[in-house]
Amino acid sequence: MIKIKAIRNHVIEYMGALFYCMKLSWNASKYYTTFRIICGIVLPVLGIANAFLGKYLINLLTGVFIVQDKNIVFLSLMAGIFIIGFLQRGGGSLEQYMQSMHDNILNEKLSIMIMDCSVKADLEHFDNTVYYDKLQAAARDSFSMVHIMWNALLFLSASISFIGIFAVLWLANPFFGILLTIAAIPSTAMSMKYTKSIYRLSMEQLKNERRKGYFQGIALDKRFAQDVRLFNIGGFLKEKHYSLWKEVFGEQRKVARKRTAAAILWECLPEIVSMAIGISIGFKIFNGTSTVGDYSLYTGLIVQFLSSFSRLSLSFTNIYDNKLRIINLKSIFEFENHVLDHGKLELEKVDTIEFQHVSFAYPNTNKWVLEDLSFCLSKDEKTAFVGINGSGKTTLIKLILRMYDPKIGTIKINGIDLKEYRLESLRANFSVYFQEMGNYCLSLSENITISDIKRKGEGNLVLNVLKENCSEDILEKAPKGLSSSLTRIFDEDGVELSGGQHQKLALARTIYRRNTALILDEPSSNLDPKAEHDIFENLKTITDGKLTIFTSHRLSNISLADRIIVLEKGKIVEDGNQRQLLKNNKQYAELYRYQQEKFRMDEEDGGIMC
Ligand SMILES: Nc1ncnc2c1ncn2[C@@H]1O[C@H](COP(=O)(O)OP(=O)(O)OP(=O)(O)O)[C@@H](O)[C@H]1O
Repeated sequence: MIKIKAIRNHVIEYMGALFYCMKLSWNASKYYTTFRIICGIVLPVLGIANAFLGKYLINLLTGVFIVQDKNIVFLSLMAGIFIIGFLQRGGGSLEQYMQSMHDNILNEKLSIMIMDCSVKADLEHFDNTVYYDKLQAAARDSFSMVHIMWNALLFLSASISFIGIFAVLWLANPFFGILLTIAAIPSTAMSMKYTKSIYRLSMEQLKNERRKGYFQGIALDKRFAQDVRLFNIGGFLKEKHYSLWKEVFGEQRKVARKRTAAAILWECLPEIVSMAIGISIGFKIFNGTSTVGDYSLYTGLIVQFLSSFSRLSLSFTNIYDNKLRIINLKSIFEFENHVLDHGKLELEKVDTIEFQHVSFAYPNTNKWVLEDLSFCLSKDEKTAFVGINGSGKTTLIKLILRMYDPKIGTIKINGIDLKEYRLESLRANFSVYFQEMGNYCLSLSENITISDIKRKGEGNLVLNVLKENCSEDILEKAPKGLSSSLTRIFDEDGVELSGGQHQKLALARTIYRRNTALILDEPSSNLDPKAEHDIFENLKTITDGKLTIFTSHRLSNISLADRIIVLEKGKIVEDGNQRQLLKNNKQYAELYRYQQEKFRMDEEDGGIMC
């Protein structure tokens, strides 16, 4: 009973996968799908017809087939064989062309689907290794998955030729088809079993494969090139890569060896049966109960039968294999997003942000990163969040942008729960700079306008942003001005920037958005003192009348803030302006004094300002 249920589930899964792929294929191209289905039906029928024409031709030539006008019949048979041969070859080439075009289109469709799934997934999924592995597997498998369409058609055509040949063989001797089928079953079952275990193994090995890729990536990645040389870790990386490969390869070799041994053993069975059939027809010819044409027809059909059976089993196994890949692909769409976009309101501008008893722990962790935070920020204020590393400043910003939702409490914008706003509309109201923000291998201009791609970024607008942000030096070495590519990864004339210039470019991108709320998370960590001073002076104007939040470990910049909130282990420990907090003589004053002291010591040592 349990077995029947399991088989039923397998069939349902199998058919579901087949249907899903056919739907994908149909959506990608109705034209190519239809053509390939027609080819799949017509080509095998032509093969059977050819075998019959061959039989009559041989019987005609050996005088068994007696007709009135031998010449005409001979020429007609030859013409028939020629036409079928031409159709088979022409159709085959055309099918190959259609297949390559169709596969290409299908592959692009899958890539776009996976990209779409990835960009819509909650940020928390990227911390989840199960999700990440599945996403990587789906991306890796997308090319091989397009072959399911080919396999589905192969399955169709192989079934038709299998049934046709089986019927013809049955007419000759009912045992022929049955014996051949029985002989071919063990190798098919063996092939299916190993395909399944190879796929399972590849899924298990995915983590190691990713790690292997990671170590190779470090050796090849420009960003690590300097570290690799400085720390002389080339050998270390190669060793890591090799030992992971050895482990993966060893497991794969074990399965491949077993599969090959089983294949050698079982694949000789059909050969034995076809030889026995050949011998029995041969004796019939000697007895005069069969003709040479029959021998040609049956031996030809046996070859076609075995080939159609192996194509049938191959396509079946491949669909089975792809079924697991498709289930994996479908599963990445099934990961539940927790940051739901059910809001209906449009956010026009940000006047206030209010935290009401907000607590937060990252998914799958049991430690509060923010605990019972309550405060209200208004557009007339510039607020600095201050605290030592890991105190929760960046996390707090991520909650405002709904990268995550609080576990407890509510965040309100303009007095309304964040969740009431459409997610896109909410995020579109913030100009944000995150400390880990990278730049893109695009033109300098695109690196700035990408933050607001709907707005047309005319050259002057972008130049003004660079000017405002004191970042015109970025253009000094750019041979094609704003159109120059950033980095030389794709363009030999590309511009390479210093760490500080990268930060300035990312800041210019933030400023380009011109929103009513501005969030700057450690905006000056890589800037030289002059650039930092100039940028913060400009920020005073840019942030005027805007709700502004920033974090900075350099307390000299805090003078920009009207209000300072000090976080310690995710809790608010101080809240006030600089004067009040210094007077309080608690955590902020301690941090401030520490930096002042350091600054004085550097000055006394003749060092540079920190
Ligand atoms: N994706 C994550 N998953 C789990 N824990 C995280 C994640 N991101 C950050 N944390 C943890 O949350 C805490 C707060 O991190 P957060 O980045 O908000 O601190 P921060 O105050 O901005 O620090 P810094 O000054 O170093 O930038 C840290 O203990 C960090 O380890």
